[in-house]
Amino acid sequence: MKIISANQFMMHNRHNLDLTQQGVALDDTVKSIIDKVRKEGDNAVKEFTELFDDAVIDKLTVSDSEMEKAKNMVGDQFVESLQLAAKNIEAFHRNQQETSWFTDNPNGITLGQKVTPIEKVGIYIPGGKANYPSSVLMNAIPAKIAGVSSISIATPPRPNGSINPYVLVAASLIGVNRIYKMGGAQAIAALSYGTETVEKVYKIVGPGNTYVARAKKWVYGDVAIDMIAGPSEICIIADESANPSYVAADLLSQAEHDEEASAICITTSSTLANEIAAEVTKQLSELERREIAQKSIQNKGCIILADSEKQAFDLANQIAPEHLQLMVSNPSAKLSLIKNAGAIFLGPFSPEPLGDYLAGPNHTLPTSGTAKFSSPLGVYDFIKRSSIISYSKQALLEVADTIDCLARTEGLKGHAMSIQIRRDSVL
Ligand SMILES: NC(=O)c1ccc[n+]([C@@H]2O[C@H](COP(=O)([O-])OP(=O)(O)OC[C@H]3O[C@@H](n4cnc5c(N)ncnc54)[C@H](O)[C@@H]3O)[C@@H](O)[C@H]2O)c1
Ligand SMILES: N[C@H](CO)Cc1c[nH]c[nH+]1
Ligand SMILES: [Zn+2]
Repeated sequence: MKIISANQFMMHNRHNLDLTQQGVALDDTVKSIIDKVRKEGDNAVKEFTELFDDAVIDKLTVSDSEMEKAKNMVGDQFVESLQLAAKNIEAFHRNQQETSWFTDNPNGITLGQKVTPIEKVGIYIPGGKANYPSSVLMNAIPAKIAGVSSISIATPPRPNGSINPYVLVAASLIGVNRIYKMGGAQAIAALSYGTETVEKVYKIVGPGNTYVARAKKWVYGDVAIDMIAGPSEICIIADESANPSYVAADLLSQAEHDEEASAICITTSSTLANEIAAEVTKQLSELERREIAQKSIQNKGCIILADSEKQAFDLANQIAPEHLQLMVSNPSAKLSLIKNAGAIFLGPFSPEPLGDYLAGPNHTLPTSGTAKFSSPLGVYDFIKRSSIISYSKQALLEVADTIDCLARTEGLKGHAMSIQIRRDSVL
């Protein structure tokens, strides 16, 4: 793992941003997939599934018998682990519930905000390089708490045309309405526009690789999306108190997701930097997903040597990572220095995988610097708000001249008339 200075990192990043070629090619691929699915529906989805997932699919939906079969394939320990994770995730997300509110003033005016769940939601569950039953919980539980009545899951099939049984069991535990065997940009297009088999949804949530993330960006506006939750990222700020083997293991935990994943450590200690680099090399040889992690570390991984603690935190805020771990002494005292991060993990015994699976907060988090303006997935992503306005006749008459004045100033006589006609009819 290379050790670079903060300046080198900044230069490298600027250089990368200029390399738009790769982005243009990705956009072209994703747009052409979306267009074909819009035009040709199920046939296009099946064609892309054969091309990218190597799977020939007869029916796009998972049948009841496939669901039953899956239940017999998973062990009790997995189901119990899932249940405990679900319990923690539910408890955390219940705190995010939002209710309608109304003012009821004696002067004849009631104002309010009515909260309504989004009716139809599509959840993308990744399935290219790994399978993510944990993502089923993270996405479907907040949707259920919000009261979404129709939940569709899309996830890519395996080459034999089946869906990973652990994903199916997780979906069954939470209770989703349907599961489609489709992944990538074609799944996002099908959920956005509908096909003969796939029901169009109003919002798409969930993480995925660059094709999925880019497709969500393209369909935004025709449907809502939660955020850009692309390839995983971890950034660790470590000081001399950090255990280098813990830091290395946590970096590798995210590097193993995807060649495009990023794993960055920032430290002011060159001794620690060298120890972490050595640990990464040592641990990589033990990792089953060695090749992916290695590529990810080559592509987007590094240890940054900062000149000062302030520079370390400024850099982390600039990166705005999906996950930020503080492996420093008294980490809670440093919380106020962080402005941008999807999730913040404090201290040596709060490693990122704890958040991926069990602690309770959501693991669907903003990536690619979007933590500067986006939040973790939550119950709030599955609701919408409508404003409520109710005036009595008397209350309206009292403000009629004011509205009339403002409407005429804007040159909108129809607006003025709507008020005037009521005032005139009671005078
Ligand atoms: N941010 C989060 O909350 C979060 C959570 C879990 C996973 N992740 C990330 O999700 C991603 C999962 O990626 P994955 O690949 O395992 O599964 P995925 O399901 O996201 O992607 C697989 C799909 O990508 C499409 N695809 C692959 N190669 C293609 C090509 N050359 N052209 C067009 N389409 C192509 C295929 O349709 C395939 O079905 C990882 O990057 C992981 O880091 C993020
Ligand atoms: N770290 C991923 C989010 O970036 C979530 C995940 C699921 N399973 C394992 N990890
Ligand atoms: Zn992870």
